[in-house]
Amino acid sequence: MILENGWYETKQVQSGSFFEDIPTGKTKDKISHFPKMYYRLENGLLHIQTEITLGKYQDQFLNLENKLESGLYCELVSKELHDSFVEYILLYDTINSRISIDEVIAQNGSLKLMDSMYWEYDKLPHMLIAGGTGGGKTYFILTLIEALLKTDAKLYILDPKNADLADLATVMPDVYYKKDDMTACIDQFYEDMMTRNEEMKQMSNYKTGENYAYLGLPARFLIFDEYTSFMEMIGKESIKVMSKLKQIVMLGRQSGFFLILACQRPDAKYLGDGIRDQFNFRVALGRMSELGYGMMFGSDVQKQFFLKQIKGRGYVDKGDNVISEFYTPLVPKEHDFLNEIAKLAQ
Ligand SMILES: Nc1ncnc2c1ncn2[C@@H]1O[C@H](COP(=O)(O)OP(=O)(O)OP(=O)(O)O)[C@@H](O)[C@H]1O
Repeated sequence: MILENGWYETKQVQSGSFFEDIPTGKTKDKISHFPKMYYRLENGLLHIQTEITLGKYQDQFLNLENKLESGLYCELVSKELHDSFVEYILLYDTINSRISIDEVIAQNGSLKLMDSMYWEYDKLPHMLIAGGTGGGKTYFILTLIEALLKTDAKLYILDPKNADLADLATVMPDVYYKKDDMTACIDQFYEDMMTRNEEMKQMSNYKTGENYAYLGLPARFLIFDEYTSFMEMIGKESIKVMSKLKQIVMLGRQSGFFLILACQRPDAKYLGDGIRDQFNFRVALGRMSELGYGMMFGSDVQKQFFLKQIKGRGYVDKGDNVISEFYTPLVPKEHDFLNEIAKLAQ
């Protein structure tokens, strides 16, 4: 890559002749500086380190991610600037890191979603999921519900289209699909969060900076599917709902009130005003427009997005501003969500 791009420095030197004391008058290029680049493989990750020397090609070495990703068919996991070098950490063969639904485990405020990839909801709360029809959004949400039900968390589910998630009403409590029930649930969730925020401060073991888990309180998740459709449906009332949701995403972390919001298309109208940025974990599944990716990850991202016809495949930003390829946990054909969730909800 360095040679192909000519990212090295040369100087002109006299070319030697057979008789060393007779100058030929001819010159040739001699490499005067060749940048150091090291790589190593560790735990399935490729670490590439490039020295930064304040030289002519510093900008190129500081922005290698696109070249490395497309050239090596890898996914950037992180990029760190160290003293005098930059380190790119890449995951190759991402699909090999896909796990199956039985490996999805939530513990200590963290949910395993791929090999070496977690949603650390205690530290980086709130998840935003977008995905076109057939992208695997419903399967992913059901997977999250199943995993979270294995913890002591309490879940509230909203499905305004009265579709797959609403079916869960037959096997678990707090599943709503009617407008008034949904808005009442959001209001209650918000009130409960505010009450817990107050009550936590009165607890004898309360310590500034410590969260709900430290105090032994269970987490609560509000799982809201088809969010933008709902907001469109309720017209002017959407302003009130949005303001409640904004409070939840801004204040919910410490008290353990988390929002998982899903929609087909992320819409600036309902995710603007700083709300989007409060969702630390963002997943885009299946086919999505450039505008959609811009809405999910920021319009200024340099990432190139590709479509692969694999169910449950997409991109994720897990809260560190690095966008990488993502595969939702694999669900075997014989898996019966309703049955499994019924057993867990009992
Ligand atoms: N993680 C997965 N493992 C196995 N199969 C999957 C997975 N995700 C999706 N599929 C397959 O793709 C199909 C569509 O997925 P899903 O219903 O989740 O899509 P969707 O994005 O919610 O679409 P819609 O909005 O139309 O419901 C599923 O019926 C299933 O066959």
